Amino acid sequence: MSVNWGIIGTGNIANAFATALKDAKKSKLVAIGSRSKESAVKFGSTYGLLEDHCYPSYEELLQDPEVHAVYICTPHPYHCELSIKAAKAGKHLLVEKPIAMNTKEVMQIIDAAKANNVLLMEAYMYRCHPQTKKIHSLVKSGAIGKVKVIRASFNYDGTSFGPDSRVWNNELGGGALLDIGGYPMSFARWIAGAATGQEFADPDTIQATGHLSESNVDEWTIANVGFAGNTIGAQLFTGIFADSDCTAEVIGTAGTLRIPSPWRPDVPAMGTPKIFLIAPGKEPTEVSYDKTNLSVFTIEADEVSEAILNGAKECRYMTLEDTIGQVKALDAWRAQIGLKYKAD
Ligand SMILES: NC(=O)C1=CN([C@@H]2O[C@H](COP(=O)(O)OP(=O)(O)OC[C@H]3O[C@@H](n4cnc5c(N)ncnc54)[C@H](OP(=O)(O)O)[C@@H]3O)[C@@H](O)[C@H]2O)C=CC1
Ligand SMILES: O=C1OC[C@@H](O)[C@H](O)[C@H]1O
Repeated sequence: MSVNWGIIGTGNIANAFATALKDAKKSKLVAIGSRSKESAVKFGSTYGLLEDHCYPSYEELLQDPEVHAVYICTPHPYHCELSIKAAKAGKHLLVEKPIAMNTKEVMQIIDAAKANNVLLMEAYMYRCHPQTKKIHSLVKSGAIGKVKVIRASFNYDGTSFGPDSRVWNNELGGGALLDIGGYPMSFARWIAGAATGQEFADPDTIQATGHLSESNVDEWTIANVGFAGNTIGAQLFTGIFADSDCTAEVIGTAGTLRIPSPWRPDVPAMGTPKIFLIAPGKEPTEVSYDKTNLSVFTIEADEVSEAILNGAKECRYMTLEDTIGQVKALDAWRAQIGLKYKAD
């Protein structure tokens, strides 16, 4: 049994997801929705879709009874309205990160998903990868003793996309924090959860600084975050001004986990997909885990499809409560650096 997927939007990540679905076991691409027939047909012909399943509007795709689940991958400000429409049309939902612009929007989406009895997941795909699962289980089992500090960063050179790209445009939800800063925050929240016997943890304190561009989006921002009564600290850094650090570290009383490629362990060109354990006074050793050649998007789609086939309404790697904690943390971080969007 497999789940039939439709994709909403034909941009960069839509192509990565459609490519990844070719290797999926429980997920099949059956339809594409675009704002234009031309780009829908172009996309559809690349991925072998029937022309009558290449829709010239997102709304028409939502009326296709063959589509069970949709992957929403437009710029972030459109996620909320489209997710609510899709839920009302009875489609299960995998919505790209950030699932919405702020807490108010996230609550509206969750209400719509619950009212229409459909699954909803915010697409933090790296959480589904075996590398991330291994890091989580190492922390949970006490392999590095008591966790004290988490450090995580995600950066890229957004200047190469040009000033008109969505990442520099406030109206399109631009800026580092919402595009990639959510990864370090979601990592810290998940690891602090594993360290304290919970699925995830929410910050007690967030102190942030950052710089806004002329186009009024954050070029870089850094946060110091306290968890579990300030017994665990996290230092999080994100920026879109240059290709720079994209790593994570979890530091405990009995050792450190060093992760050179936390976000795309499926792409060796983006960093070494290894976990290193460094015991005090010892050389780093590599920790083995179930290696796979599959794309993070293949793994994510099949995790979501399996949950749908099992009748679940959320996926364990990013539950609805986790998504609420995540958006509240990002709202609090944004408030500290004065970053505002139309939706606020
Ligand atoms: N998980 C991951 O690794 C990644 C996640 N993302 C997330 O996916 C989303 C999309 O990012 P990405 O694919 O890079 O974006 P792109 O700009 O490449 O594509 C976005 C698509 O959304 C549609 N769209 C609808 N309204 C607009 C609008 N006003 N302006 C521009 N496009 C619009 C367009 O499709 P059409 O014309 O067909 O309607 C467009 O192709 C973001 O929320 C981002 O955070 C992005 C990259 C990686
Ligand atoms: O989620 C993402 O990860 C990779 C980045 O290049 C992209 O802009 C972002 O949306």
